[in-house]
This record gives sequence, structure tokens and C-alpha cells, in this order.
Amino acid sequence: MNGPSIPTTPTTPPADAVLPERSPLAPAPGTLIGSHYDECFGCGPHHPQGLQLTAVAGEHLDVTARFTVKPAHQGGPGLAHGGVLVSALDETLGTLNWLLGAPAVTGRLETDFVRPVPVDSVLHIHARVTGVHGRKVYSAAEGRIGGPDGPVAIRAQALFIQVKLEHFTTHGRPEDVRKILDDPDQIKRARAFEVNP
Ligand SMILES: CCCCC/C=C\C/C=C\C/C=C\C/C=C\CCCC(=O)SCCNC(=O)CCNC(=O)[C@H](O)C(C)(C)COP(=O)(O)OP(=O)(O)OC[C@H]1O[C@@H](n2cnc3c(N)ncnc32)[C@H](O)[C@@H]1OP(=O)(O)O
Repeated sequence: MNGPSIPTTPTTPPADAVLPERSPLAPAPGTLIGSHYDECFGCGPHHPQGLQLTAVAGEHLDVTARFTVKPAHQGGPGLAHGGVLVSALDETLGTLNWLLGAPAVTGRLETDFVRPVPVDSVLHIHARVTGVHGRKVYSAAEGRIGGPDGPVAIRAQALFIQVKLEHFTTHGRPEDVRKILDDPDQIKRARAFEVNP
């Protein structure tokens, strides 16, 4: 043994991972990143029970998002359910893929819950790409409470895998896929990905 080893996980980018340029199709820094699907539990504006998360593009390969913890999100009395917080981080990490211009799905998501998050808290989330290696996108996020510079309440590292749009059309429930294929606005957004795979 040569001293303590540095722990690595499949969500830590390998040494030869790269940090690419923002896609030419990426939303400008400071602008809202639109929902990828109106009925998404994380970001869909038409999902009444969803988190309705909105994210803002950062200057680099990063985004910020705010999530207000509602009574419907409780795990313990007056406290956010951990799984709901993970969903908020997963969704925010997912929006990073708009900056890279290629659709991707979560392969692995590791989370540290650092402090309890009371109902009515605003979780200030910052997520960034930490490396890209082939189809693998490595990323990390923190959620802070009490303000954007407040203490970290939750931390995550993720590995997203880039997929073709057929991933969604092949695996999704057919009636939902059909509905989306009939919606010109959604198709436009999906095409934006297609021209820069
Ligand atoms: C045309 C209209 C369609 C319109 C659709 C509308 C919108 C859609 C557009 C965009 C949506 C985009 C994002 C959504 C955003 C946010 C939502 C939140 C994100 C999610 O919530 S999304 C749901 C949860 N997510 C899943 O539902 C994934 C289920 N899963 C799979 O679908 C497969 O499993 C897949 C595709 C992941 C991989 O399958 P695959 O066959 O493509 O690739 P393969 O297995 O070869 O892996 C390649 C390399 O990744 C490594 N690797 C893979 N998995 C790993 C793991 N778990 N841990 C560590 N390493 C892993 C391998 O080890 C290999 O590594 P290496 O290259 O080094 O060998």
C-alpha cells in the first residue's frame, strides 16, 4: 500500500475527459432554459404536481436553478423528502445537456445529503459539467439554502449518457410519444438537438 488512495467513482471524470465549448445552439448566458417536455415531472409547465423547475444558463458549461420546497414535498414533518431533492438536482443536471447540444439520460447519480431542508426553503442549485468522454457526460451540483451563498444542503455527482432521439421514441409509452411527435413546438426543440449530435 502506498498511503491512502483517492476515492474515485464512475461519476468522476477520467484524466482524459475534455471540457468542450458551449454548443452554438446553447441558450445565451443568463437566459432561461426552456422545458424539454411540457409534461416532465421536473420541468414541465403543464405538470400540476411536478417540480416546475426553471434553470438559467451560466457563462460556461453551468446552470443555476431555484426550487421552492412545498408542503407536498415533505418526507419528515416540515422537512423535504430526500428523493424530491434528488429529482430537483437530477433535473438541473439534465439541463446541462442543452449547453452541450446533445440529449442525454442519467446513468448514475450519487448524492450526499448534508443538512435537512425545511418546507418553504428555496434550494439554490448550481450545476456544472466536469468533463466529457465520448458519450459520457460527467457533472456535479450543489443545492444551498438561505440564499445562493448559503450553506450546502445537498451535493451530487452524476454520469449522463448521450443518446439518440430514438431512445425516447423507442422506449416511451406509444401514446405519449405519438402526442409529442404531433406537437410542432416540441419537435422544433428536439430537432435543435439533432442538428448537433
Ligand atoms: C423525436 C421526438 C422526441 C422528443 C423527446 C423530447 C425531449 C427529449 C429531449 C431531451 C431530454 C433530455 C434529457 C432529459 C432531462 C432531464 C431529465 C432528468 C434526467 C433523467 O432522469 S433521464 C431518466 C433516467 N435514466 C434512464 O432512464 C436511463 C436508463 N438507462 C439506459 O437507457 C441505458 O442504460 C443507457 C442509455 C444509460 C446506456 O445504455 P447504452 O446501451 O446506450 O450504452 P452502454 O451501456 O454501452 O454505456 C455507455 C457507457 O456508459 C457507461 N454506463 C452506462 N450506464 C452506466 C451506469 N449506470 N454507471 C456507470 N457507467 C455507466 C458504460 O459503462 C459505457 O462506458 P464505456 O463507454 O466506457 O464502456
